[in-house]
Amino acid sequence: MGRQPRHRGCDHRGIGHLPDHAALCEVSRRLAVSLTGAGAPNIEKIMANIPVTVLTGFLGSGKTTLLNRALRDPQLKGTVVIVNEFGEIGLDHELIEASSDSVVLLQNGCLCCSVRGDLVETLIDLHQKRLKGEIPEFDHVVIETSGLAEPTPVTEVLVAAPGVKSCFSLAGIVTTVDAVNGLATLDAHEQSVKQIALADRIVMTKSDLLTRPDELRERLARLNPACEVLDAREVDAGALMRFVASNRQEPAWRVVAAQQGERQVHGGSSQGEAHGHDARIKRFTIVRDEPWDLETLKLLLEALATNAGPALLRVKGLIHMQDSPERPAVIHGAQQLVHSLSWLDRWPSEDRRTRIVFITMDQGAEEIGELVEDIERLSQRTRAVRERAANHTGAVTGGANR
Ligand SMILES: Nc1nc2c(ncn2[C@@H]2O[C@H](COP(=O)(O)OP(=O)(O)OP(=O)(O)O)[C@@H](O)[C@H]2O)c(=O)[nH]1
Repeated sequence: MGRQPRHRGCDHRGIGHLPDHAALCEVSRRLAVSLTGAGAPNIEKIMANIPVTVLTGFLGSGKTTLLNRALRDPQLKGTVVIVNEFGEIGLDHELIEASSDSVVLLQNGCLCCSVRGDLVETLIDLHQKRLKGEIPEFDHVVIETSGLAEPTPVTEVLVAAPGVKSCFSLAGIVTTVDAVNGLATLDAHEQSVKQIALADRIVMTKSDLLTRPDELRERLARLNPACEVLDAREVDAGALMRFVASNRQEPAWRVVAAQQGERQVHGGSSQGEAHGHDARIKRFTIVRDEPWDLETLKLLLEALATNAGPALLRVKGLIHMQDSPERPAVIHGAQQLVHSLSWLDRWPSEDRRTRIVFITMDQGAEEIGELVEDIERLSQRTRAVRERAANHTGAVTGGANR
């Protein structure tokens, strides 16, 4: 079969050279005109290929932090964020600093497996709503994957899924890697190796906490020799999110996508191999309606610091505090790091419950649930003792003053 000539407006690389693809595009363009009765500007909108940046990196490696920095750049005002979380409930959509109508949460599973169909639907839905003017105009999408996602199935959706590949194009993959946990993560979690190997840009975070991450840098260079490793402190986050990978040699994901295209042409699966996550990985959430006092939070942070290590893959939480009802406290931890407490300026949504998400290796919900209950009981008892002591002191001083 002869190679088909390229035509303007479609990039055939990596998806196989289907003989009638150019003709199909022309038919679809005409169909769009007849369906919408639209003039030239709308046709441009219909035929536009919206660039998509995939932001990946292991659990807690700093994806949301980098994205928030990028979203402050006015150049990203037309960006829609699709965020996927592996946690039992999602918190990232609350922590991403963008208006709620430009953030879509895909939860209850991982983009690379159980919610991959949701990603296809979400992208198609966004495109249709954009055409109908039902959502604000956007010209760029960032997909923040869950920390446990393998990037390949996500890139396959973008380059091969019908209804997606004609409207969106993969601009590039940005991978964050945590300087402190990075080496241990690469040793223990295969997804992390794939996230690095497929990256167009690697951003090393938390090097402010580790002065010489030389060994990690060497490892990254071996896994992805063509990719520059940037320091999160120095990077222009906005420009990074908008870059297009074609400005360097053949990106690794394009090679993988090309193989995927070959498989399609030869009658193979269009969705890649299904895979599951390590069965030892558990996820669960602690939810509380009643606000906590400082004592409880302090005890929790101490317990997390004591238990920090490879089994604590991720903890993150929004905490409703008695002393600060309008400003929730935010806790973060990943493996051996428990980060300092921070505070949001306001509640990001109507939901003001305390929610703490755990992702662990082998540690069950019951164990951690009991630990949190013990902490709550201990803090209640401490409070009661303090109140009794204060009343007693008050009574003694009152008596002495009489
Ligand atoms: N010191 C330091 N902390 C960082 C840096 N980047 C991120 N963090 C902290 O790391 C914690 C986790 O950061 P996130 O941005 O939520 O990580 P994530 O990759 O989005 O996490 P998941 O989506 O849960 O996988 C937060 O407490 C951040 O403040 C950094 O460069 N230096």
